[in-house]
Amino acid sequence: MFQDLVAASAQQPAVQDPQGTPVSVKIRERVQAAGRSFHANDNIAEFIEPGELELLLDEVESKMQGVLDSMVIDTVNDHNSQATARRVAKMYLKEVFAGRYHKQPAITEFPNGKNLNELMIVGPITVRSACSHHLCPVMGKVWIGVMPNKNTNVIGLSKYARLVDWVLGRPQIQEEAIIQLADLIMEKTRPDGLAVVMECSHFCMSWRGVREKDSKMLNSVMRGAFLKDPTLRREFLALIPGRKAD
Ligand SMILES: Nc1nc2c(ncn2[C@@H]2O[C@H](COP(=O)(O)OP(=O)(O)OP(=O)(O)O)[C@@H](O)[C@H]2O)c(=O)[nH]1
Repeated sequence: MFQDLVAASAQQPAVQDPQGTPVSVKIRERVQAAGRSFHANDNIAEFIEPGELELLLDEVESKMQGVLDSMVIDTVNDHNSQATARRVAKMYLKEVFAGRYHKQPAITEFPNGKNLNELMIVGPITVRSACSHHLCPVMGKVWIGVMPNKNTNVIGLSKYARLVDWVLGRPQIQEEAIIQLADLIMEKTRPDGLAVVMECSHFCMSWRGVREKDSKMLNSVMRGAFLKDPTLRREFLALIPGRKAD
């Protein structure tokens, strides 16, 4: 059995460059040299050079194999676990946490040629994320309300969903996720007001831990006109299907 484990480790891909520096170290050094943070919910795509994401995938696979070994899971003889380390690495880097490693999606912006100044709401947009604490899934919905002015950029409707996916596709906590999302939409559209309401189920509270299966976290961010004008805020909240004003 020990020989099996040694053989399995020997099959692991090389995760260092010829100088022996793991690619994660090189990326981290670039982030630090730029004076930036690399928290779980930060995007670090600009510090990853072409080809390095594949090397990072190999490195995460190798570390994940170590986790499985330490959990005493037989990844040699158990046909279900043989490729698990690679699958998990791929899932983290290319799927569920792609919002950390991939650049912001391209957003086409159009000028507000018709001087639109009426409330616009989009939602529910699906939230798929994971908490930074346990990396357990966080699933939910978000609604976005925009009060444009003549300087507001109009962005395609689908782009709101793409931005949500990008920001939530990182280990997050809901309070920070909604602020990152609001800041990004403010930057892209420059509206008179922005309202965001998010409602999520946290699997760290249902699947494990306290095992509260029906409780959800609901939070909101109001900016500009939505903060100053209670009537506009009420209108937005009343228009969200299934949610009441006040
Ligand atoms: N505020 C906030 N808390 C979250 C979020 N997602 C998960 N959590 C909570 O983060 C906490 C992590 O707390 P710890 O006490 O360090 O972890 P733990 O000992 O495993 O806690 P239990 O979940 O109570 O078993 C838990 O209470 C989670 O329910 C979130 O988006 N926002």
